[in-house]
Amino acid sequence: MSSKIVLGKNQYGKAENRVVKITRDTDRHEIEDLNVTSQLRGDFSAAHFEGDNGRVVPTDTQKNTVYAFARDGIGSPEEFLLRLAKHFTSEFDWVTGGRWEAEQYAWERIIANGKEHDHSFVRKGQEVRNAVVVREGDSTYVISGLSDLTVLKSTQSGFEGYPKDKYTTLQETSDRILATAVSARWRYNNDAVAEGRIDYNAAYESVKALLLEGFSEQYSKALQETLYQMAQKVLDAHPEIDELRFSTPNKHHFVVDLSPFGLDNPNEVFFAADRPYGLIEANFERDLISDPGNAWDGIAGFC
Ligand SMILES: O=c1[nH]c(=O)c2[nH]c(=O)[nH]c2[nH]1
Repeated sequence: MSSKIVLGKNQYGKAENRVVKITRDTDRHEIEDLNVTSQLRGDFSAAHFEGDNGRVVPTDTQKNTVYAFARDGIGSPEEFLLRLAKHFTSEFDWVTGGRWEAEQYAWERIIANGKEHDHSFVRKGQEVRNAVVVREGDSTYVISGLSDLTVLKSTQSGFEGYPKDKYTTLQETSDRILATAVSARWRYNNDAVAEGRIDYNAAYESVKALLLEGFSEQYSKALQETLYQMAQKVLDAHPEIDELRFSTPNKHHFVVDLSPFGLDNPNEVFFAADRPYGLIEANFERDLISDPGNAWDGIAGFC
C-alpha cells in the first residue's frame, strides 16, 4: 500500500523567454532585451494527483503572453513583470500568485565616426581582450584579440539569394536583426613587432572602434560580408597588422508570430534563440604577409 502524501510548495511556468523588443517608430531605433521567467502558483493539486489539467495554464501560453505583452513595449523590467503578475492572477481565478523574474541586458549605441548610430548597438559589459606571444628561433609573433564583443543591428541587414533545396524553409529577407558576439584575433607584422614601434593599447582601441564601425556602417547581405567590411577597415587603417581572423556566432532573432493574439508584428518583437546558431568563421589577410610560423597553433575555433 502506498503511503499518503501531500503536495508541498509548487510552481510552474516557462523559464528564460528571451524577448527582444525593437521600437522603430522613427529611424532611431530603441532596443529592450530581456530574459523572462514566468511561474504560476495556486491550487494545482488535481494536476499532480489526478492528472487533471483543467487548471494548468500551459507554460506555452505563459511564453506567448510574454511575447504578446512585449508588443506594447517593456518600459522597465519591474513594470513588465508587474503587468504579467496582474494579468495571470486576474485572468485565472485559481492562480493566486506566482513568481516572475527578468534579467535585462543593456545595450549602448555604437559610436561610428564620432556619432551615436541609429540602429547599431553594442552590449554593455563589454569584451574580453586577449593576447598571445609566440617566439620561434629569431621570430617573435604577436597576436592580439578580443572575444564576446556582442553587437546588434536592428535593421540594414538581410539574407537573400541563397540556394534552395527540398530542405530549405528559410524565407528570404531584406530586413532582419543581425547580432553576433565577435571573437577576432589579429596578427602584427613581424618587422613591426621586432622594431618595437607598436603601441598595443592604442592599436587595440583603434581596432575595436573600426570593427564596430565596420559592423554598423553598411547594409549587410550576410554576416560573411560584414566580416569582410570589418576586416577591410582594420587592414586599411593598420599597416602593421597582417591578418585578422574571425569567429562569429550568428545569434538568430526570429520574428514572433503575434497574429494568433490579434496583434501585428512589424519586426518589433523577436525571440532571441541561443542555439543552434550559425557559426561564421573567416580569415582575411594581406596579399603578401609575413610568415606566421606556428603562431596560430593552440588558438581554438579559428580556421
Ligand atoms: O548571414 C548569414 N549567413 C549565413 O550563412 C546564413 N545562413 C542562414 O541560414 N542564415 C544566414 N545568415
